[in-house]
Amino acid sequence: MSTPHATLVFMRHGESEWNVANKFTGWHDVDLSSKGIMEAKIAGGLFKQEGLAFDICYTSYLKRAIKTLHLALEEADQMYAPVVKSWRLNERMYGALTGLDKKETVVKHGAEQVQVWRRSFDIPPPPLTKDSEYFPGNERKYKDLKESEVPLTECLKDTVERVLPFWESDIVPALKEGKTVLVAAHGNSMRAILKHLEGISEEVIPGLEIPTGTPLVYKLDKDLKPMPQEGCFEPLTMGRYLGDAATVQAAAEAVKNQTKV
Ligand SMILES: O=C(O)[C@@H](CO)OP(=O)(O)O
Repeated sequence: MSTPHATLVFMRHGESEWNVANKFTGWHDVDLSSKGIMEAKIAGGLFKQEGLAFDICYTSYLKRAIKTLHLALEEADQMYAPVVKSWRLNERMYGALTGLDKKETVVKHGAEQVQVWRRSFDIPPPPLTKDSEYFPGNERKYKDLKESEVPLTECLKDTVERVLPFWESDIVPALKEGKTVLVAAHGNSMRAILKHLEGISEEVIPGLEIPTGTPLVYKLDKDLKPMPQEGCFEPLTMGRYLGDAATVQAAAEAVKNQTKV
């Protein structure tokens, strides 16, 4: 097999306080839980074990991803690695569902409706109103965004349209240079990039659940096409999670079951 041109590693943030509370989170800026801190450190240990040395890292404007990145880099003794932050890597905006308990929302609206809001490709949840405590438009960290760029709600299709310009402008050029790149992001912003990278269809993407704090490694050829690797989990066919396979699978299953009543 030919040698990879570049290495791309994704890492969803470690468990957050609202993952523990089982609330829809989106752009709300919650901290890591103590388990999330541990997951981030374990991810850093896996980087070391795997011999991954990062040339550049990308993360969102949300502290659960930023802290996960810092903790993992600290554990891997790579805190010198340059970090670029972009709001475009933020989690999908969850609209009026932000702050609601996932199971209570199922009881109120039914499992089918909530699954559509959570995982359909092109049907967004109801929008936030600008007077909501969760409206991000008044937060200083988004002051450079145009009004039209501050979402009131997003489906995965909207997230793809917001994430891909950053993928093309920043991440792709680094990969073309053959760099080893780390992207510390969120379940749905990762889903947006992975859909594009692996060419996953709109029908299949709802079945992709991403465990917290678990590195996912891609080897790319010169055309930035993912190269086949052993040990991929369906529906991913090219990306390989680091760590114990049974633990990774159980963690992905737990994300799926967050709305089971
Ligand atoms: O609440 C959220 O923002 C996301 C990720 O935690 O949840 P879900 O997996 O339900 O899309």
